[in-house]
Amino acid sequence: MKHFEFENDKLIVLDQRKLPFEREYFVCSTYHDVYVAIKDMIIRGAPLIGIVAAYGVVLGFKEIIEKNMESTKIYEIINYLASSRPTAVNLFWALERMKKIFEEAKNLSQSQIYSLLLDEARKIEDEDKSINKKIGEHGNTLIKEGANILTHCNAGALATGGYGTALGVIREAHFTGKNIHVYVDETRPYLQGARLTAFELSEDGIPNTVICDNMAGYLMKLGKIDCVIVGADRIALNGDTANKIGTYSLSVLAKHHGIPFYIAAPVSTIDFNIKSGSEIPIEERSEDEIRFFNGKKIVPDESKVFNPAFDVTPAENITAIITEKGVIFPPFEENISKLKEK
Ligand SMILES: CSC[C@@H](O)[C@@H](O)C(=O)COP(=O)(O)O
Repeated sequence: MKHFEFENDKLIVLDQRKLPFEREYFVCSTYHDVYVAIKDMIIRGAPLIGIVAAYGVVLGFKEIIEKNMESTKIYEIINYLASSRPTAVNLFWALERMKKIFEEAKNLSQSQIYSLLLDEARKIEDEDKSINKKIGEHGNTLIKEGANILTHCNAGALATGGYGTALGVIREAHFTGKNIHVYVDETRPYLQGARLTAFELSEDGIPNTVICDNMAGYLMKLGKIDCVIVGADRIALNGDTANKIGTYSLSVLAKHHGIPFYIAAPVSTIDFNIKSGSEIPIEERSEDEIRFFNGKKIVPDESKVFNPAFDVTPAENITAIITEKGVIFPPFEENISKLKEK
C-alpha cells in the first residue's frame, strides 16, 4: 500500500511516527480522526497535510449526511480541521479549495455535494504528485554531476502526494545518473531526517549519510557540501520561508560558506496574503518531544524547555526557490508575485 489511501469512505494513512522499523496504518473513519492524524503528526509535511485535510472535509460531509445535519455544518468542520496545525499554509489552501467547491454546490443534493467534494480531494492529491515531478525536473537543472547535497527534515514522498519536493529534486538528480550523495540532518526533536528521509533515500538506493544537526557547519567547512535543498511550510511574498526548525541556522551557515541554499516547494506553499516571514505563525509543540528521547526522560525536571517546530529563513539567505512553474531567483518579491498570474 501507498503511504495514504482513501477508499470505501476511509482514509488509511501510514503512521509516520513508527517509521522506519514498523509499518502500521492509522484508519481515519471520521473527520475527527483526520484532525488527530494531523495534530499528532501521524502524517506530516505541508503538502500531505493539505491533501489529508481535504479528505477530512469529505469524511465530515459523510457524517453530515449520515446524521441528517444541515450541509452548512461543513463550515464548522473546516474550521476545526484548520485548527490542527498553524504553520503549513497548504492546510488552509486545501481547505479553502474544498470550501469553494461546497459553496458552488450548496444548492445541490447532499449526495451530489459529497461526490463533488470527493472529486476535489482526489484532484488535490493527483495534482500534487505531478507538481512534485515538475519541481524535481526544474530543480535538477541546478544540480551538478557528483554533487553532495545536504537536506533537513523530510520533504519527500512521505510529506507529499508522492515523489517529494526537496527529495523530488534529489530523486530526479539520482535517476538521471548524476551520482549524487545526500547528507541528511537527523532533525531533532522529531527526527524526520533520520527516520523518514534516510528511509526514503535508502529504499530508492540513493547514497546517503545521516549526521546530527550540529555537524552541518563542520561538513561545510570541510568542503563536503555543494548545496543545501530543503522544503517549505509557508513562503511569504518577499521570499522569507518557514520550514522545520534548524533550517534558518543552515541558511546562515550556507551563506557564510558561499554554498547555494535552495527551497523546493509547490506554489500552494506560497502565502500571497503575507508580505514577510514575520507574519507566519510558528507552531510550538509539546515539551515532551524534547524532554524524552525514545520514551526515556533525558532532561532534568527543573529545566525549562522550548520547542518551536519551525523557523523562518530570511529571503536574503535563499539562492533560489524551486517551484513547479520554474526556478525563482531574486528579486523574490517581484518574481513571486508573477507566479500568481502564471
Ligand atoms: C514537502 S514537506 C515541506 C515541509 O513541510 C517540511 O520540510 C517540514 O518542515 C515538515 O514539518 P513537519 O513538522 O514534519 O510537518
